[in-house]
Amino acid sequence: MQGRGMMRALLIFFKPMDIPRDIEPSTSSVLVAMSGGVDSSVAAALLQKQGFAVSGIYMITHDDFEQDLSDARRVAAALGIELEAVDLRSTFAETVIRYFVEEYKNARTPNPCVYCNRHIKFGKLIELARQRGADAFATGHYIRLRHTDSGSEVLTAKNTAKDQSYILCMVEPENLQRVIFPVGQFTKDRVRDMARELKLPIHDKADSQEICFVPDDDYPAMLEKLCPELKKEGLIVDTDGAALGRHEGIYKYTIGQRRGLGIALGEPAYVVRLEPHSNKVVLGSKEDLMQKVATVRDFNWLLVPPAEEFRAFVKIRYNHRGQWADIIVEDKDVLVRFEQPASAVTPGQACAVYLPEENAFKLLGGGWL
Ligand SMILES: Nc1ncnc2c1ncn2[C@@H]1O[C@H](COP(=O)(O)OP(=O)(O)OP(=O)(O)O)[C@@H](O)[C@H]1O
Repeated sequence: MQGRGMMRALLIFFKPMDIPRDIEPSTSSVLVAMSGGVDSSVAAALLQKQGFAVSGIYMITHDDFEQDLSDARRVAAALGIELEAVDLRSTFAETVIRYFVEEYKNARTPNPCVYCNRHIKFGKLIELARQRGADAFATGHYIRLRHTDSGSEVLTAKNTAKDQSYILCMVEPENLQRVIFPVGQFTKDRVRDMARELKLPIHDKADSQEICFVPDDDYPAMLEKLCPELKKEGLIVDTDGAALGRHEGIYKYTIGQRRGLGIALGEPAYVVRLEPHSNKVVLGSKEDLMQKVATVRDFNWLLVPPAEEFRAFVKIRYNHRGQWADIIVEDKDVLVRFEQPASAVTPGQACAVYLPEENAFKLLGGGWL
């Protein structure tokens, strides 16, 4: 045990609800998705302290991986655990990156993390964990999971500013049954303190960048390389169709965007629509961005909905603070009727639906806008 801070952390750690019900740490193994970052390194260390037989897996998803893999290796060596590196570059390119490019081709704004979490982290990696015979699978996400007899319930993180529950809204529910999120009930500061107390070699490593496979967060540059035909000049128009200027490709724009439009209209102008067929970017006012209703397609239910119509809290993008809405279940889709008009409902983003709980929200599922 490394000091009193660590002892304190462990005392409040792992209330019984956090571990799948049939798992006894001292006789169970867990495979931890280790990125070489602070969160998953602390997750691995905490599971080890809890008595699990821990091993790590690092997935290579793109070419710039050497530093992170080397960090993950250093952490594994410090903890005395095995670390396997799996090369998933071709799988990742055929799923996540393909989806990413296709969405831009259709003038939509994708969320590759939501897609990756369904297909790769809580898809492919879960499959590998099963193949390796692990009893459980863990990551360093800031999410809480409550395992009950009737299923696994995703709850927002204790630290709401860091909460990552949104990115699980499309995951297949059965793939959460054997999952543990060891840092979901801590703040990032606390996790960093633990990394320091545990003398993990990455304790002062910076947080990861926005989209892991996009160099320097410059997604237009990446799209131009992967799909040069996206670079197609067209018109920027107002909501009446009057020409205001020209653009170099609609993939550079997203709904609600205000900066970088290169057009002065005297009053604030926002991108309110992207038209793939006419290749037009439509600008309008803040009011033009407001929407009362949205259809969410191919809804993925993590839990059974409480009724065919119910009131819920919804998030329409990762950083959305959320708002109340009526939810109407319609076969595979869901109709969302916002209590207050929602701003910048963006095709391609995920809409996550939550029910309130004491001091948290419970994720019911999500679908694509
Ligand atoms: N290349 C990778 N290999 C294995 N697991 C990964 C990889 N990238 C991310 N993960 C897993 O997904 C989790 C969330 O990833 P995200 O990119 O949001 O990282 P983060 O919050 O910066 O976490 P960390 O500090 O662990 O990097 C990580 O904590 C880790 O468990």
